[in-house]
Amino acid sequence: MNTVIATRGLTKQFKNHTAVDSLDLQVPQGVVYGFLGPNGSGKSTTMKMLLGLTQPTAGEIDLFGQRLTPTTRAELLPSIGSMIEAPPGYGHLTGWENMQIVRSMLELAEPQIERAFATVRLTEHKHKLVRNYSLGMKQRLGIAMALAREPAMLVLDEPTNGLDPSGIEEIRSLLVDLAGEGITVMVSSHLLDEIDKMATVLGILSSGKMIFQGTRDQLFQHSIPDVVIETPDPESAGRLVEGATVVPEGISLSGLDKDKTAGLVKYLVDADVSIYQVRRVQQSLEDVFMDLTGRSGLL
Ligand SMILES: Nc1ncnc2c1ncn2[C@@H]1O[C@H](COP(=O)(O)OP(=O)(O)OP(=O)(O)O)[C@@H](O)[C@H]1O
Repeated sequence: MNTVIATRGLTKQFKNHTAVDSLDLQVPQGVVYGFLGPNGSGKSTTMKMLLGLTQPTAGEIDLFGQRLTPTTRAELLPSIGSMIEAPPGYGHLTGWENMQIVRSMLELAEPQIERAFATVRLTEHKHKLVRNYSLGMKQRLGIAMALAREPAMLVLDEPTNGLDPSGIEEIRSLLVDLAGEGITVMVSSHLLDEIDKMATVLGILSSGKMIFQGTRDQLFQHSIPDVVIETPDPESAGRLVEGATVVPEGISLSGLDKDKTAGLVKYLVDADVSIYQVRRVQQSLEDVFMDLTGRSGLL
């Protein structure tokens, strides 16, 4: 699979604060890449560097296999459509009038505009004033503006922010469809749930550092499912085992590998604790994140 965005040691320093810290991003072609991290973790700053809107303090950016430099930017950046921060668009103009501004700035043809409206399912609302659009429609207009030039890649900063569940679902299915057509979509969010349902590849930022990058399955491989030991007297078993959580059917422990589990079972049997059953509990993605971030509940 080709890599559309590759960075090495990408860093942005604001005075003595490192907002983005030695990032090695790998965004494969034709996927939805979910760029996840809490507010302030450096997602917007990273995206701005990828789009040439902010100069990196250090590091390199390759777009479509070519180094982004002052010389190559005019050639590379038109292949990326973007929406960073609030959706664009003048409220006192209609969607169509807003798109005409984009059309003339980028010297696009009218059919490209019509296709972009159709893709985001705004054709029937294109003659409404943007100030009368719902937030979801404004976001979709922003995506249409980014799509009008028919880019190979879309970079969208929190496009589902503030939307209700049906608005989120609309954007989600739109982005998944676009990736199905071969457009690479990099989308940021601070909400795990929103990203999980649309992204094939995840990049997770915490305090400017990438703490995980890969597929959902690879993320699950990072986790060790909790062990539940069923016993008739959970309270007594809980007192014997440091770090155990007492649950109705027994005790539960996190992060125990096979050997530690075997050792614990032996210890409990030697201590005359009756064991009815030992089982692993499938973790949710939320639990895996908690493990990854040291249970600090970052997301
Ligand atoms: N122009 C700037 N000058 C100084 N500090 C900045 C500037 N832009 C961003 N920062 C700081 O860099 C850090 C990362 O901010 P950034 O906006 O990239 O995070 P984010 O993950 O996109 O969060 P959010 O979702 O809240 O936008 C924050 O601590 C922010 O305060």
